[in-house]
Amino acid sequence: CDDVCSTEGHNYSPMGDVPERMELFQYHPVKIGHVRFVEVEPGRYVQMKTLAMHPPIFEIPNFLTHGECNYIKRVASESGLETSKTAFKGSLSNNDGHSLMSHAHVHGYNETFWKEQIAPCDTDNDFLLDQDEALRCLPDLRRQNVTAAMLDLMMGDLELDYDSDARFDAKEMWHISEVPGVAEDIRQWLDRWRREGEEGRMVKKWKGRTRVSDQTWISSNTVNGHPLQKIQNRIIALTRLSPEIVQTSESMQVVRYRPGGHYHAHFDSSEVTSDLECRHTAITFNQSEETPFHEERCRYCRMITILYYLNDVDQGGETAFPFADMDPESPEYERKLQYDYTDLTDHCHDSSLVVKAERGKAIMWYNHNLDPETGWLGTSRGHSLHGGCEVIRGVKWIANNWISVDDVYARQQRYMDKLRPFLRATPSHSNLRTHKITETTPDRSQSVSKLEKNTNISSYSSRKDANDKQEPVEPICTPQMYDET
Ligand SMILES: O=C(O)CCC(=O)C(=O)O
Ligand SMILES: [Fe+2]
Repeated sequence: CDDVCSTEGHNYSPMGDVPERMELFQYHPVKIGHVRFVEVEPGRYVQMKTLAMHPPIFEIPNFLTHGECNYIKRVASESGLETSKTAFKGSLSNNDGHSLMSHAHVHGYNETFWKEQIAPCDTDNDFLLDQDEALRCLPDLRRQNVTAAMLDLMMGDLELDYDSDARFDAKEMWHISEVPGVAEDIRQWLDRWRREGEEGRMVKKWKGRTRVSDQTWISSNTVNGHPLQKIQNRIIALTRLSPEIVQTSESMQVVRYRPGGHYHAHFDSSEVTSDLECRHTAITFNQSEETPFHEERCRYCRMITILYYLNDVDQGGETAFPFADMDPESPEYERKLQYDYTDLTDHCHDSSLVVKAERGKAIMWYNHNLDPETGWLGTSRGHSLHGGCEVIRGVKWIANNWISVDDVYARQQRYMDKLRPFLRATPSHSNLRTHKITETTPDRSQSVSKLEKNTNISSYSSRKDANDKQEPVEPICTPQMYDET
């Protein structure tokens, strides 16, 4: 086997010979509007409301305090956020948007351009222009008082730096100087800069790009009582999973979108298949010089997504689930297949569930079913397709925690055995058997914005009707679903 993530040569039995079997848990959503109060710290309850049944999506206002939101944004900013290089929509084998761009932008370029127009600005003769050198060749920008630092930011925002080396090569200079439309983008960028300063900076919309955002990963250090550890304890209590599963999941991802930023609809977790291994367990064991880690040959095994909104967004930036609760047999579903429903710059508000970004709120959903036979991670939930709508005004900050579980039980177990010595002790109140959950009848508060276009599920009350027709709900996920009140 020469790839970390191909499974050839690995022979795991789905159920190893284990002394005590780990268990997974999923809340039953019960019905839309159903509310639970979950004790996430001694005496501190959060409200968890069902927003959708398929997949189960829950909304938890004030899961994070304002201080925690600020803390996460600060740590992420200090660690430095990187611009997303997620693929272009519709690109064929292209995993890297930049390479696609480079084909587009070279069209029309010719070699004399460098010699005649750019080489004179290349004072150190390295065939690359830094920002000061580039400004020498861009008299229009100089006249508008663009500084080297501004040009640096602009080249990131407008995606003028295709190879992300923070320097301009000949083709990049050609693109800036000659390609129709770029001058207009630059003009708009400067307008915005002058009006709104750095926060309002314009990000090129690249509608065709799957994701326009900056992100980074942050993790807690070992100091007890670290803010991220407190949040992790709350996740343990909220998800009712073992502390070990939560602690061995990915660290927190922090994402910032500027105006124009978005993340077209996608799945956070991959289809379960025996051809590829889960990234999180594969990376821990199989990597060596002979078996390099091939990201693209792994799959994501993320049972749960917990997404936190770290600020209120002035306009736009909702999280949309185009197919939540939609009946695949319905005409609305059929209609949705006729257009590019993944494009959340154009079709955000055609989605059947749209969640507003509100500081401190978390939403949690299940990307997979539990296998009815084994109770372990099962098939992926097709309705969990989702994404971030375009930010129209303001900046949107979110963070993600993904709870990773390998569908091959023995592989998850081996992974946790390896990491166990590094795990911290968690307070007993995080333990799923001791914390309290109370349930109430559905309320009718309006935290979900329901959308009218192209769907007859047009309001919260018509959702209620849909609810009323549902079969009486039995707990089907795990036996301990309703064992507390
Ligand atoms: O920004 C959002 O609302 C969604 C983000 C998302 O889906 C992700 O980061 O995977
Ligand atoms: Fe996502």
